[in-house]
Amino acid sequence: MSSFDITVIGSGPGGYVAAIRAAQLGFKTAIIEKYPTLGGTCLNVGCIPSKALLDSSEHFHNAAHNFENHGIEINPPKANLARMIERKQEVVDQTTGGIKYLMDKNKITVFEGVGSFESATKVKVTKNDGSAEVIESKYTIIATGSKPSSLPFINLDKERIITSTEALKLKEIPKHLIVIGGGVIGLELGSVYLRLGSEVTVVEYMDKIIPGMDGTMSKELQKVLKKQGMKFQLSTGVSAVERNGDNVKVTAKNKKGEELSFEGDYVLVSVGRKPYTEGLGLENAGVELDERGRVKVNDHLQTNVTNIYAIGDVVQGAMLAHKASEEGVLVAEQLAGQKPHINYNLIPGVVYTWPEVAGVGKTEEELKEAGVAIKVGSFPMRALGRSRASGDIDGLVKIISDAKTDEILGFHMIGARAADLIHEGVTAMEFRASAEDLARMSHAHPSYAEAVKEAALDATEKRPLHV
Ligand SMILES: NC(=O)c1ccc[n+]([C@@H]2O[C@H](COP(=O)([O-])OP(=O)(O)OC[C@H]3O[C@@H](n4cnc5c(N)ncnc54)[C@H](O)[C@@H]3O)[C@@H](O)[C@H]2O)c1
Repeated sequence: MSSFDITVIGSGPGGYVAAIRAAQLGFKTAIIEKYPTLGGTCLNVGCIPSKALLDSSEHFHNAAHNFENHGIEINPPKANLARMIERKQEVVDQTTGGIKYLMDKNKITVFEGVGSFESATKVKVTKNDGSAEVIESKYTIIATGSKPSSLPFINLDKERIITSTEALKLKEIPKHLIVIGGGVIGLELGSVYLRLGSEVTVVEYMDKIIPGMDGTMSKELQKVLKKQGMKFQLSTGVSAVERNGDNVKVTAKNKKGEELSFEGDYVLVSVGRKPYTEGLGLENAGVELDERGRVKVNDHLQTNVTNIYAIGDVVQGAMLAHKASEEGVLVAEQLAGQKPHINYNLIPGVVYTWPEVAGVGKTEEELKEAGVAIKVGSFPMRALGRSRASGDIDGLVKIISDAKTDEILGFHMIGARAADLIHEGVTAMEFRASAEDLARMSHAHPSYAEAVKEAALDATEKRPLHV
């Protein structure tokens, strides 16, 4: 029987990063993955392929709508969805191949098959052909991630009534895509098809889209997406989804109790994801789940079984790839006797619509609810020369600081390249900067980042320079 110091189950951004860090620290490390390619949901059917399609559809949208204004005249462009999907797969293949390379480079043993506990120290790997092998491991890290959740009355046929996985490989551009759930997945994949010419209707249960983010961001994003043609039905809960041949019908009820119905040719169900623990044999090791089906862990990400840890989407907290990676590093370093720390308050969240939305720290709603006295500063992207030059004038930066100390407590933005610019906020907050600190730092001109300096000036002393 082969034996290891650390075995990781699942090779997503949580699992593969945990394995690399463990190997770097000198542990004899194995990773078990049930699919033939490494990388988990994020690399295969999540973050990476969705960004590839978002980028392709954005190019198409710009060619169709914005080139002319820049003085570029072309015949009406044609979207070749098959090529977009093929290119997406090339990106995925390169990226997952890169993880295989990293496993080899770090001398991590990769097992292909389903990992399940036989006991707290023995894990069985069952291959696709049914053959099995048991390995012994001093420590095991569960990194099995999550899978799309649905609503009890929905029959996901994966052809017309689909999840994000199928939305990444459609054979045609929908005429009318109905999106259930105005969260991250619904708006990102809804944007892909909106830009390619689909009619897109988002039905959202709450009274705002991206409900977890700062309220100003959800309002602004809704305004911009509406301008792009996306339709929204907020405060509306879906009660039935039917398929009739190539057509689908979604029935829903709004807050006033009125019944509404939407007809289209595809329905994307994007109402969240749930932890994936099936077939793991947790009962054989005695690992407990919490009331929401997540693997229960303490502050050290240790389960109730002392040599078994769990990270990423399968435990509590934001279902984000980078959060999972940080947790993978933390567990490996702890096992090596180090004292790592994760600042969960500073894990940025990003929505890859155009413009992008990003946030870190607390939202204005959270701070008000907690009774914290705050100052709020903001600055519109349209006031920047850089934005006017590129034509990306939508959006704003919003900085929230403590009314007394001026420490930045929340940093939110919607605008061009927000996914990258958000890290100015992450860095500032990690070093507990004040809004004035940011306001007094030189920001290159012309750049989108100038909106950060201006929003900080607005937060700290209500004296932005360019509005
Ligand atoms: N860019 C990113 O970081 C990124 C991208 C994709 C997914 N993810 C993560 O994946 C997870 C899943 O994404 P998601 O978009 O499916 O979930 P989500 O939680 O972001 O959004 C789900 C939405 O569905 C709504 N909803 C729930 N039940 C409903 C009903 N019956 N009718 C209408 N609306 C309903 C919710 O109110 C919510 O707004 C999230 O945790 C997300 O953070 C992140």
